[in-house]
Amino acid sequence: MIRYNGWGDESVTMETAKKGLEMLKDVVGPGQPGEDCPLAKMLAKVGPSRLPEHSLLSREPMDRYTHAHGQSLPDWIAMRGGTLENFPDAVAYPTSSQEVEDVMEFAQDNDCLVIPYGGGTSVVGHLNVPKSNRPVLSLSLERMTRLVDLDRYSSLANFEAGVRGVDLEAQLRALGYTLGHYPQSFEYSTLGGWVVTRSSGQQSMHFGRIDQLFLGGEMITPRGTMKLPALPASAAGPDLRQLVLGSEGRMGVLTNASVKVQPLPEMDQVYGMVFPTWNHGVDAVRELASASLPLSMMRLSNPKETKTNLALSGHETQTKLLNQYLSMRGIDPEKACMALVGVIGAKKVARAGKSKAWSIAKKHRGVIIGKTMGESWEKKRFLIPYLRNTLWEQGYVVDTLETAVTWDKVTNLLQSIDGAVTEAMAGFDEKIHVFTHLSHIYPTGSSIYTSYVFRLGENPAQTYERFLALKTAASKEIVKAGGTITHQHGVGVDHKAYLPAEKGPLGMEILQDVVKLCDPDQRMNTGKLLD
Ligand SMILES: Cc1cc2nc3c(=O)[nH]c(=O)nc-3n(C[C@H](O)[C@H](O)[C@H](O)COP(=O)(O)OP(=O)(O)OC[C@H]3O[C@@H](n4cnc5c(N)ncnc54)[C@H](O)[C@@H]3O)c2cc1C
Repeated sequence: MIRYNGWGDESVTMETAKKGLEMLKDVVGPGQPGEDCPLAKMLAKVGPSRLPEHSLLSREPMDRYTHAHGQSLPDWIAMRGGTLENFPDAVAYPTSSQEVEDVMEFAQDNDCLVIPYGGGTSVVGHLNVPKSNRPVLSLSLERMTRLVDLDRYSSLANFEAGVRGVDLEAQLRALGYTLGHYPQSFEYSTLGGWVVTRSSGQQSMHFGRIDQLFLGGEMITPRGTMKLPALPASAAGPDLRQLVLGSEGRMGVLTNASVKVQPLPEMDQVYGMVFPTWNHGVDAVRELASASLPLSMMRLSNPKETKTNLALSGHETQTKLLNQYLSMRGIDPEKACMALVGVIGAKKVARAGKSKAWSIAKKHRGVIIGKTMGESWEKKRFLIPYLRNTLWEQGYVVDTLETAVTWDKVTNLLQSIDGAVTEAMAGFDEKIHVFTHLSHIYPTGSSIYTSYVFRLGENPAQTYERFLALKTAASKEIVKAGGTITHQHGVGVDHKAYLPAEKGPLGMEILQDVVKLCDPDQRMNTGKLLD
């Protein structure tokens, strides 16, 4: 059973280590637990539906509540505080492309707004229900989860778009294949959601982002169906797949997608290494990214994140031993930067690549600490989001933000984001704990992934005010530095105001015209991505 006001399955919890909590208490002060709105009270807010009955629709309050939000911080504040105001009038559960067409026809006949719904893991307000005179219909893809075809000869799999990551991977693995797309929301997010938000999996260095994995599919728009043939490459003018990628439900509903798959790798391991300073770490991962090695991922934590991760791990004795060992190797644990490096591929190639990678790391004074850290990360990689529930209950808010820039700007931007959110919080006479890692590392630059923890406000409005101040301050820094407003989470509503700075006036007009052309009645997920 999924939590009605948090992340993940109700039966799963992730405890906060004592040391981690002490650290937070020291940095931001004792948590201020708030009061959660009970489910019954929330459901009582869901008013009568404005839509007629239909065999593919549910008008039940619980369905309408669960489809009224995603997982952004404003969503959490509204769920926990009971301030969610708008709910879809019904939720449609089509089981085939034909039924999606039937639902779209119903939407047209009843002049309703349609919000396609994948796994509900959006963190930028993609699923917010607008206050509207028109009825709102959430179109859930949760019953469209089949592997339609696996073409081993062409390394291509076609799935219905509502398949969740975990089920997609299970279906492929049973046949000896993998897509290798592992966003941290993997257990709940869907293939369709990935494509239309341009998501990035943790091992994208080897498997590629979803933009590189998506080869074709079918999108049902209010103007008709767009079929995108799965082609390995094409020079036939601008690539329409690039319009569907990142369309965020504004053009139509992606009903199925063909993706590039590959046989399961012989070797897939993650190792830990530690660098004496941030600059050593950056020099190492930058060089590694350009070395054409069989690496699946690299993740470089700054000193604050390194210390935070060790404190939250709860392994106090091992951490002490590690710090002693690092000191012996001339590394000051206060300045140490932990990196995780994944090695992947056919055994012979991966081992040779590993040896080359280690020699590059050592050249930059990296100390290889073996597989334990990597194995622990692998075990917990999809559990970490559960910490958000636990910390909230202790009175702390955890949120993240992300961008990508070219190498010349990475370190400066990382620091200015940290400074901007710290200053914004100081405006409320409150402290914030900010820590960062580089998560997707390219020869030309890197994504920057910043997490922050601060105390819940006295009421939902105060917590939201804090969020908005932080988000605005960080987004302005990103725009000022010429970074992308989002490397992986998409635009939704939280990043919408910053999109024109990246696309320019003509670019925005082109996007607006495409959306208008596919959706002349402004039905599809209006208010998200762009106005
Ligand atoms: C704990 C956590 C960890 C995360 N980690 C990552 C990460 O590592 N990498 C990353 O990239 N993102 C991450 N995200 C963000 C999120 O998981 C991604 O944006 C994901 O791609 C959303 O997929 P979804 O199926 O949940 O889509 P939803 O949240 O349901 O929808 C997102 C948007 O896509 C549209 N949509 C969904 N399905 C369709 C469809 N079939 N046709 C048309 N439109 C559709 C919706 O209308 C909406 O606009 C994380 C989120 C959480 C909560």
